[in-house]
Amino acid sequence: MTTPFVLAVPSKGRLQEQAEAFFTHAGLALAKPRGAREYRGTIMGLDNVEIAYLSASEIASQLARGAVHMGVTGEDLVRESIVDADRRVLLIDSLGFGSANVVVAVPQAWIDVRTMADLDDVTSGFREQHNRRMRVATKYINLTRTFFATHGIVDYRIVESAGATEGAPAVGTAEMIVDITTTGVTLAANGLKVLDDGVILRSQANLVASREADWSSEARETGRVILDHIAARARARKFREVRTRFTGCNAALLAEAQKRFGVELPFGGPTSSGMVTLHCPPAQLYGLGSFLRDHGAETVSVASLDYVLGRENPLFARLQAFLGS
Ligand SMILES: Nc1ncnc2c1ncn2[C@@H]1O[C@H](COP(=O)(O)OP(=O)(O)OP(=O)(O)O)[C@@H](O)[C@H]1O
Ligand SMILES: O=P(O)(O)OC[C@H]1O[C@H](OP(=O)(O)OP(=O)(O)O)[C@H](O)[C@@H]1O
Ligand SMILES: [Mg+2]
Repeated sequence: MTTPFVLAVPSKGRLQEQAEAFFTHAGLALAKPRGAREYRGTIMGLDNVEIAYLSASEIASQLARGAVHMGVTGEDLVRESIVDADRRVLLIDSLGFGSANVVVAVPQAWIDVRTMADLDDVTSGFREQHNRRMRVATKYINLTRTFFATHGIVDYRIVESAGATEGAPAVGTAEMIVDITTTGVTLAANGLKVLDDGVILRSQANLVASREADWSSEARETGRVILDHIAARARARKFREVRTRFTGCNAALLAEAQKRFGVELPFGGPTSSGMVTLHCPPAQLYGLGSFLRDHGAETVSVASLDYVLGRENPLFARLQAFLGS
């Protein structure tokens, strides 16, 4: 038997539920043959695929090592834990969930410190005054080092923090922090504020591919099928299907609709009787419907799409370009 294609899916935490829903919506039903506590699974109807249920941070490191072909994890974890990430992994697509910002936050009481430049001044002053460097509590050590370096800040020391990082300034183990925030509630509850230019990374969950994995021709073909499902779903979500028929519906009118509303004509048209099927971005639906009625349409129907299978698969094209042939 050939070695399986391994797809890593978060097994717990912030990303688990939405990652599973993401695959289900793409028509890839994940199954755990031996029950909920099993950490290996399959995709129904797809042979030779193994699902590896892992924590989001473990997925980032397995992608770096090539132990899994593809996985879902946060961009923050990819950028923090993989040196030279853009060479070793490909962020195939962002998935629209798991959003969080990695930020530099300081006590609200530091009213004169609003920017990284202000922070640079106080870190230098602090060192002269206290004869030690300011401490930054974080688990994002690499992201912090790179970001502080680009702002020319050198007078600081990192204190590694495994959890409850926001509490560090209050308990006196650090002066400031770098951590992830979504709503800002935890920062506010701990009397901290984000610096104006202190957003290091806007992260969200991504579908990521590993360069180092065993990309046999079978593995590439499995990757193509998985990405084909995902691309079909992604394209369906970007559009609604609009149908109408009226005699005044002609090529010139549809060309104007394409220009004004960003519609696509998946099947060409209109037919000789003026029948047409359009794909329209959701935000433009009312405008398009009004436009078509103004030009003679009696009825315009709008329906949502589950999948749109195109000949092109932009996601797989990206993967192929990354892996080379
Ligand atoms: N409010 C949030 N707090 C923390 N992480 C978040 C938040 N929103 C989204 N995420 C994302 O979730 C991912 C981390 O998830 P989680 O903490 O469950 O995984 P983990 O760090 O691998 O697990 P653990 O911390 O238990 O080892 C990161 O990519 C992070 O960006
Ligand atoms: O901006 P907010 O919406 O308040 O969210 C941010 C907080 O959520 C996360 O902690 P989590 O609850 O996951 O605990 P952890 O420290 O164990 O990861 C993160 O580490 C922050 O502390
Ligand atoms: Mg966590």
